[in-house]
Amino acid sequence: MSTISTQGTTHHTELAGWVEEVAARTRPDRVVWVTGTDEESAEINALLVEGGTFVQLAEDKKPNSFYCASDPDDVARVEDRTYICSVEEKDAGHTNNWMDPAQMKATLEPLFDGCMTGRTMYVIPFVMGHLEADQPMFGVEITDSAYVVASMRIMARIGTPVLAKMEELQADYVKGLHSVGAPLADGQADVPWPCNDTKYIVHFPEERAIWSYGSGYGGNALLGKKCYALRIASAMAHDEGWMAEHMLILKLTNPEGVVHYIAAAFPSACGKTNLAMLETTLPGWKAETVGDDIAWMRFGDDGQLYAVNPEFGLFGVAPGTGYGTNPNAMHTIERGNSIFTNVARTDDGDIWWEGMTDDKPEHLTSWKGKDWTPADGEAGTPSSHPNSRFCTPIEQLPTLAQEYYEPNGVPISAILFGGRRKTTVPLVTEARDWQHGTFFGATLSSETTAAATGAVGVVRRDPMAMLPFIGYNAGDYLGHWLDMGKQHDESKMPKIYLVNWFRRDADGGFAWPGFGENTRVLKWVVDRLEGTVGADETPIGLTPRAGDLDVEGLDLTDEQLAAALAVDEQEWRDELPLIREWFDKFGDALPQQLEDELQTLTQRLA
Ligand SMILES: Nc1nc2c(ncn2[C@@H]2O[C@H](COP(=O)(O)OP(=O)(O)OP(=O)(O)O)[C@@H](O)[C@H]2O)c(=O)[nH]1
Ligand SMILES: O=C([O-])CC(=O)C(=O)O
Ligand SMILES: [Mn+2]
Repeated sequence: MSTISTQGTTHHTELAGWVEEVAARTRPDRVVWVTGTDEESAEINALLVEGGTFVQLAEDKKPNSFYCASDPDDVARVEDRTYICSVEEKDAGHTNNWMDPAQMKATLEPLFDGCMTGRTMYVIPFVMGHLEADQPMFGVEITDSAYVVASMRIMARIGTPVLAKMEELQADYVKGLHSVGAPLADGQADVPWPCNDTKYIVHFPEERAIWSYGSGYGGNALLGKKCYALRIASAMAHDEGWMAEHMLILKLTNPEGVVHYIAAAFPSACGKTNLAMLETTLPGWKAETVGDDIAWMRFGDDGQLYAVNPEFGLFGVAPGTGYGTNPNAMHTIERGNSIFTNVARTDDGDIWWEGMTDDKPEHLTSWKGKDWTPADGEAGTPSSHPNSRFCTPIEQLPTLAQEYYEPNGVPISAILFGGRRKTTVPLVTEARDWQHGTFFGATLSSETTAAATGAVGVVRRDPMAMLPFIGYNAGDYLGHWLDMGKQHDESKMPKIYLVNWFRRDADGGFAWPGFGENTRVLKWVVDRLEGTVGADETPIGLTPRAGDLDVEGLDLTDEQLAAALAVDEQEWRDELPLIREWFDKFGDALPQQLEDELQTLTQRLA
């Protein structure tokens, strides 16, 4: 028996109507309007503990923090189940799955019919970016997952203050509908992680709407993040002349006190969170964090490109995050108020994952709930899923820059593109101009990671690290990048760089130490921006001159340094047919300027 009792309601007439409509279809037992208060959060966490979804961690280890294991088949974004349902198929382009919107709704409506029976339907008003922005970017997520509510509270600004502003403005907002797709029959017991084998992550870009079904995990279910802030926002940005990008935002201050803000696009699990909070290894250099995953960039009246981080939390890859590699992330989670999904638990009520500490605990409970000892690790069974995540408030980050709170964002002086490439792509290359830099982004390639389901370690093209996140035709997206350069004063546009922390040396190890030592690459970038160093012209772009990359004190052989920095022309000639093949997939949608760039590169390598 489902009796809908609406706790709280809204003076936003259109929203009230939508909530009623969704409740009538999904038939939850009750509707709760999420307020975002501490009391409410405590109640929701207690519910999750009671239901077995959360395990509370020891208060003296991680205060107000929770461990959670997902269903072992619901651990990452499902790119093959993700759709861009634009009205016209050509507007989704070759990189997206597409279905006619009416046909998709006809497919999904029966799945949503009664899908919340036996559950609570939560209505989460949220804003991506600042409530004080000139045009606040509102969203409402309706979900039947309390885990999603707890996570959204960390990742976005939510609740009563947002709703009040929406009501005052009778504002437009992005509609996000989410269900785990696991209705409960009368008396049926729930499971800790309800989900459905059938999954759909669907975007209707013209309607600015998201329908997500069957998964409770991260980017599939926290609809403010990849679904709104990248896929829907990229379509809005294309229409409105701004940019929604998969980029960290870093504030860098050199020893002379000169500040530069740098944005960087790396594919999922390729180092954004790490670079965003790096500990500099050069004296006098200071790094602070503005964002670690998403940048919304608009042109200021001064013609410069300004970036804001629309998020409120960090949803970081756990394995590999440790005191040695990313101490600032560790200090952030030590402050508590965090959710850890698919990591391992220690016997004293804390959590652990591969790479957190050099010493492995003697005994753990693995993410699958099994006893785990270092011998299991040696036998190839990690304690934590490779895409296990920490979800933690960004305000706890010790390196958070004051400018994070600036509603208009920070002026970007450089954009880095990077991926995981064992070969070919050198440590750092500067683009000759915006168009050449757009070519860097358009041809960006990386080995796949555990952040999405499917094979790991396969090289694929990932334009601007946005392959899974472009909410429209990828050719039009690249055209939009070129337009941004053409429509604005190029001298004020950010300079663009291609980087690769993941090249291997002859022994198969990483040629470059990475992490904090990436400061040295950033220093070269800043020196270039400041005009204090030159560069070598190579067929692929501008690279550091011998001696200009500061490697003092690095434990690096000359061979390793050469392996990291070298432009191997034969490797690049081998790359040309792969770029050709990639460009051919765009058909007519590929901008001519990128063809021109490929021609130029081919000639330079001849
Ligand atoms: N070798 C090497 N590994 C790195 C470096 N930076 C990050 N990593 C590793 O790459 C993995 C992913 O890094 P993250 O910083 O979490 O990647 P991300 O881009 O934020 O990933 P998403 O949150 O999925 O978008 C972690 O296991 C890191 O330890 C680096 O400079 N060198
Ligand atoms: O979206 C997710 O689930 C996690 C994430 O940040 C990514 O994959 O880039
Ligand atoms: Mn990250």
